[in-house]
Amino acid sequence: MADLSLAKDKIRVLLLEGVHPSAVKLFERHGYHQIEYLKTSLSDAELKEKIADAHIIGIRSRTQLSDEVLAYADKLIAIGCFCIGTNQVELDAAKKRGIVVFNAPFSNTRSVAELVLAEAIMLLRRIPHKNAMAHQGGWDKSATGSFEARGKVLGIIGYGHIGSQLSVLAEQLGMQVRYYDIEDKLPMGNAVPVSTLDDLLSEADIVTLHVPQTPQTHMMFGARQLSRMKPGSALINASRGTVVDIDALAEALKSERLSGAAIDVFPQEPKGNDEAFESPLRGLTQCILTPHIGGSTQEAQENIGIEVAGKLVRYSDNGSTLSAVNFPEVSLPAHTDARRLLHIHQNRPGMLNAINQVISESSMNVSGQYLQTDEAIGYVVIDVDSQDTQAILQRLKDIPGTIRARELL
Ligand SMILES: NC(=O)C1=CN([C@@H]2O[C@H](COP(=O)(O)OP(=O)(O)OC[C@H]3O[C@@H](n4cnc5c(N)ncnc54)[C@H](O)[C@@H]3O)[C@@H](O)[C@H]2O)C=CC1
Ligand SMILES: O=C(O)CCC(=O)C(=O)O
Repeated sequence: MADLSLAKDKIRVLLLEGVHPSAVKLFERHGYHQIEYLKTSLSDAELKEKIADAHIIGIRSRTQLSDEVLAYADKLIAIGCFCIGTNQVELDAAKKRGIVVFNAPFSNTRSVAELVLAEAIMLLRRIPHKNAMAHQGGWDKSATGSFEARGKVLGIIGYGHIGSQLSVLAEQLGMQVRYYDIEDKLPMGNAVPVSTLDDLLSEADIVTLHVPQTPQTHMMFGARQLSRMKPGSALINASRGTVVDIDALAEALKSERLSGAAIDVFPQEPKGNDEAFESPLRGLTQCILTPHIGGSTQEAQENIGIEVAGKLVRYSDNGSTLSAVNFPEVSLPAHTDARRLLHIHQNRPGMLNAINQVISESSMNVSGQYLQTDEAIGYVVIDVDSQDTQAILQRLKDIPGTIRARELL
């Protein structure tokens, strides 16, 4: 366990996968200048070496922060996922080590919804195939199998931020929206919830997936679900590559049961732009293949950079864990006239007593105390009026069950 009472100019920030420069600017504006910025993700070995020195790391969807990798992250206090999905991080392992994880839950929502709507229109008009033919010198000027979006049924699986945003856009185009979600969700506009996935599949002209990667969604869309789709309908997946059985989809496209597909995410994705992309879908011209760029627009990336870097800075400067995805949430006022001590511990009986015992035995006045717990950990923030906090911090660190204790400087 490496505990921290580091001055800001000693805090090292490692930013991977070409996160938007807006993140770098924000860190610098707040006095963080030890920033290593890399355009790509890293191999496991490189990641383990670099993460050992980092206090804060920023990643997108490629970097896998497993328990094994986090074991090297002795100094790490926070992880920023510059995206929506956080499945690439072992969240409980990070929590167990006292590492807070943040993401950007809706900065790229609109970008994904727009891409999916555009793909729905392209698929209804059979554009992928006509486009591929024209590139080969072919000329398929025929209306056969081409339809307007107006009046067609869009079936949305997962009616969260992206699904519901898409629902609004699709209705503006005159589509009829049906959705399936495991939770009760407020229907937007005239969208209609359906009670089973099969109901949705039997009605939809276009089916689109917007679920997170979870054990329940792993391969949730396979041969059986494909066989329940309307003949000639099309499938879009811009959620996660583990959700759809790609071999079964390739079969459904080859047999022409489906008229097309648009796939943005894959079970195996290249680590960088210089690695070859392999997939059974390659060469199937009725399938739009995109390299996981659903959220890759200038607007989304710039906003994500600002949002996630802002959360990391707030945590580092002030201790606030508001909107953390794996940690008890504490929103804290500024601590201009006080020293602030943070204590992260296993949630066992007697912890708060032990902390308060240490404080009460000191001569310090407490000007504020904040506590949040979940089933696994507790997070206590104590504002004190003393300049002499080092001995107290050491005693707090020594309390059995302490995961991390540090002072904000
Ligand atoms: N292709 C890309 O570049 C991007 C992909 N994504 C992916 O899209 C996913 C969805 O994003 P948001 O809409 O923001 O998430 P969200 O959390 O707002 O919505 C997800 C919805 O799926 C529902 N759901 C969960 N399990 C389900 C199941 N088994 N069956 C049906 N519904 C289920 C949830 O109840 C929730 O309503 C993200 O988790 C991420 O993996 C997000 C952004 C960009
Ligand atoms: O832009 C990225 O790197 C990943 C986008 C994504 O999949 C997400 O936001 O969950």
